[in-house]
Amino acid sequence: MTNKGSSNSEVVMMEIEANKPTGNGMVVGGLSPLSETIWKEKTSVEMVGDVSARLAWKDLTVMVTLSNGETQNVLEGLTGYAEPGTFTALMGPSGSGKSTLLDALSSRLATNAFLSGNVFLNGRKTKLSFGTAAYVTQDDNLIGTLTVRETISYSARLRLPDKMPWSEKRALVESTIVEMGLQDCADTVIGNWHLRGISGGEKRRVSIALEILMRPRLLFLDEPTSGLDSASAFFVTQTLRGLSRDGRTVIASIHQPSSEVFELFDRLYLLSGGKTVYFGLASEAYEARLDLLFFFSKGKRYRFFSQAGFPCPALRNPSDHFLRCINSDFDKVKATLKGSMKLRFEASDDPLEKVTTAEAIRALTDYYRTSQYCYSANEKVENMSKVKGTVLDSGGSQASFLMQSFMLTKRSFVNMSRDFGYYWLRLVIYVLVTVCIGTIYFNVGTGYNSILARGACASFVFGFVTFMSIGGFPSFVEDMKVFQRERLNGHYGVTAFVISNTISAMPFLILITFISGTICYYMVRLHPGFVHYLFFVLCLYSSVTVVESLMMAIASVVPNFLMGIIIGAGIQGIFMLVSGYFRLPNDIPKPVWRYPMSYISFHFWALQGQYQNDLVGLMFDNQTPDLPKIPGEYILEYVFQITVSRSKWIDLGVIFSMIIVYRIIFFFMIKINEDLTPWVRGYLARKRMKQKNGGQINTTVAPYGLTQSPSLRTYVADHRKR
Ligand SMILES: Nc1ncnc2c1ncn2[C@@H]1O[C@H](COP(=O)(O)OP(=O)(O)OP(=O)(O)O)[C@@H](O)[C@H]1O
Repeated sequence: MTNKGSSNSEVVMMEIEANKPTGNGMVVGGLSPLSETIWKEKTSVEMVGDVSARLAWKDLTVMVTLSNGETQNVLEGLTGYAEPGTFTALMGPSGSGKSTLLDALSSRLATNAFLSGNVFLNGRKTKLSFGTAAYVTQDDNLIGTLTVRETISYSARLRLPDKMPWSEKRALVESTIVEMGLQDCADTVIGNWHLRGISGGEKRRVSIALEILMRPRLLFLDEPTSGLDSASAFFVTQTLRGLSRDGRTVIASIHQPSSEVFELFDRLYLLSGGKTVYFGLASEAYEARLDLLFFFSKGKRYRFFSQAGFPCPALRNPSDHFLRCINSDFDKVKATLKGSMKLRFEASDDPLEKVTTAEAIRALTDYYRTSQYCYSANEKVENMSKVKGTVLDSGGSQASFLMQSFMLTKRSFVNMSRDFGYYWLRLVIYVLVTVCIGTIYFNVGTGYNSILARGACASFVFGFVTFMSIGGFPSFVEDMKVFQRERLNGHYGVTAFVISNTISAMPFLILITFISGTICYYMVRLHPGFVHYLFFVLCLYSSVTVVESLMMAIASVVPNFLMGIIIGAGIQGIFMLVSGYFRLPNDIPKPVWRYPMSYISFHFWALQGQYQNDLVGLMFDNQTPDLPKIPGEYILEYVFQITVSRSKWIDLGVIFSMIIVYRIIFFFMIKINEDLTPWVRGYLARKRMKQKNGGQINTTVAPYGLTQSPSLRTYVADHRKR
C-alpha cells in the first residue's frame, strides 16, 4: 500500500519497482502498490487470491446481418485464450475479423452482429464492463491544447475516487507517464491545427496511458501501431509487452508487424476469413535461429508453417510470410509481378509459388484443426473455463458526479481558453463585424429614416451576428469525439458532460457578446439608458447561446463538419425568415410559418424584444417637419406589427428558456444515439434476418444459439441499473 507521507517520486519508484518482472518474468496474480490504492475498497471485501484476468473463448461465432437481409459469418468457431502476464497479437489480412474478435471479447459488437459461443473471464461467463477491461481504439481522440501530463491528470481526477488524496492520484499519474515512456514529452501539448505537438507514436501512448490509468487487469487494443513508422510501432509494442509483464492480460490486433515487433509477441492468433489459421506461442510459429544454420534451416525456422508445408523463404520477414500465405490479394500481386526479376528470384524457395492463396488457406486451417496446437488450446480453454476466480470490477469512474462535472468544466474551460479557434477568433470577428455595424449605422438618431435603419440594424445583429456562431461547430465536433471515446470507456456520465459544456462556455460567450454588444450599442447610439443597454447585450448573449446549444445538439447526431454546418445554417436560415423582419408578423402565412415556426424561432423573440427595447419611449421625426412626430409605440404596432402589451422581458425569458430546451434536446440526442438507436438497429437486423429465414433465426450458421449482440450500449444501460 502506498505510504501517504512518502514523496511523489518515491511512490512512483515503488510502482515501477513493483511492476518489474519477478523471477518468471511477470508480476503474477497480485497488484502493484499503486494498483492496490485503486482497488483497495473492492479488494478488502471481494479479493480472493489471484485477481488477474484469464480470458478464454470457445466456439465463438459472429454473424452479421447485411442491409439486404443476407447474413455473413464474420468469425467461425474460434477458440483461444489469453493469460495474465502475456501479450497476445491478433493478426490477419484486412477483413479477416481481427477487430470483430476484439469487439466480441470486449462486449462491443455492433448491433447487427450476433454472437454464439462463450467468453469466460476467470471461469465465469461474463460481459466485460468498463471497470474490468479497457479498450484502446485506433483513433487518438485527445484534447490538443492540453499537455500529456495534464491530459492524464484530468483523466485521473475524473475517474479516481474523490477521497483518494491528491498525492496518491499524482503518483498514479506520474507512474503511468513513466510506464508509458512519456517522461520526455510530459509537458508538451498534444497538438492541434495550430499547435505543434507530440508525435503520432506518443499520441498512441497517451491514449494507452489513459486506459491503463485505472490499472485494468485486461487491456484490448485495436491496431495500436497503425499509421506509425516502424521505430514508433516497435516502441509502442514494447510498452504493451511491458504492461503485460505487470500481470495484465494484453490483447491487440496488429496489422503488418516488422520482424522486431513480431519478436515481442507472446502468443499469436492468426485469422483468415474469420477462421483460425494458427493459435499458439508466437515463437512456435516463428522459431528464430541466429546461428550459422540460419540460412540453411528453412524447414525449421517457422515451425507451424513449416509443418503445414509453407516454410518461410530465407530473408523474408515472418509476419510478411504468414500474411502472404493467407491474404488472397497476393494472388493478384503475383499475377502482376509474373515474369519480373523479383518473382524469378523468389520462385526457387517460395512454397506459395505452387498453390493459390485459397488452397494455402485451406491447407493451413485444415492442418491447424488437427494439430497439437489446436488440441492443446482446446484443452487449456476447457480447464480455464472450469476454474472460477474473482473478477475485479471498479464499475467505471469512481469519482462523484460533482467531481466529474467540476473537472470536466475546468478541462473544457482550459481547452477553450488555449484554443485560438474556439472563442478568441470569434471574439476578433465579432468585434470587427460590430465595428462595421457601428460605422454603418453610426449615431442612427431619431430621423424618419432611422426607423427602418434601427429595424435593419437589430435584424442584422440578431440574425447574422448570432448566425456567425456556427463557426464554433468544428470545435464542438472535436469535443464530441473526445466525449464519445471517454463515454464508451465509462469515464463519466452524459449529464456531467452536458452541464460542464454549458458552464465552461459561459464566460467566453459573455465576454464576446458584452464586448461586441457594447461596441455596437454605443456606436449606433441605440435607446439611451443602462437598462436598455443591458437588455440588448443580454438578448445578444442568450441568442448566441441558443445557437451554440443548437449546434451542439446537431454535433451529437451529425459528427461531420460540412453536414453539420449545412444543417445548422439551413435551420437558422428558416428561423430568420420567420423572425418578423423579412416578412411582417401578420403577413407571414399562418399555417406552418407563423404557427409554429415563428414561435420556435429564437430570432422572432429576440427581434420582438429588441424592437420594444429600442423604440418604446422615443419620438421620431415624420416625413416632413410640418407633420407631427411619430411615437415609437405607434411604429411598433403599425409598422413592425409588434404586440406592445407583452413585456420585452418575457421575450428575453423565452430565449433563455430555449437555451435550457436545446440543452435538454442535446442530452436526449446523446441518449437516443447511445441507447435507442442501437436497440432499433438491432431490432431491424433481427427482423430482416427472420424475414429472410422464414420467421426463424438461422441457427445453422450459429450452432450454439444466437444471443443478442452484447454491444456496449446494452451494457451502458445495464451498468447504470446496478
Ligand atoms: N457489423 C458489421 N456489419 C457488416 N459487416 C461487418 C460488420 N462487422 C464486420 N463486418 C465485416 O466482417 C469482415 C471483418 O471485419 P473486421 O473489421 O473484423 O476485419 P479486420 O480484420 O479488423 O480488418 P481491418 O484490418 O481492415 O480493420 C469485414 O468484411 C467487414 O466488412
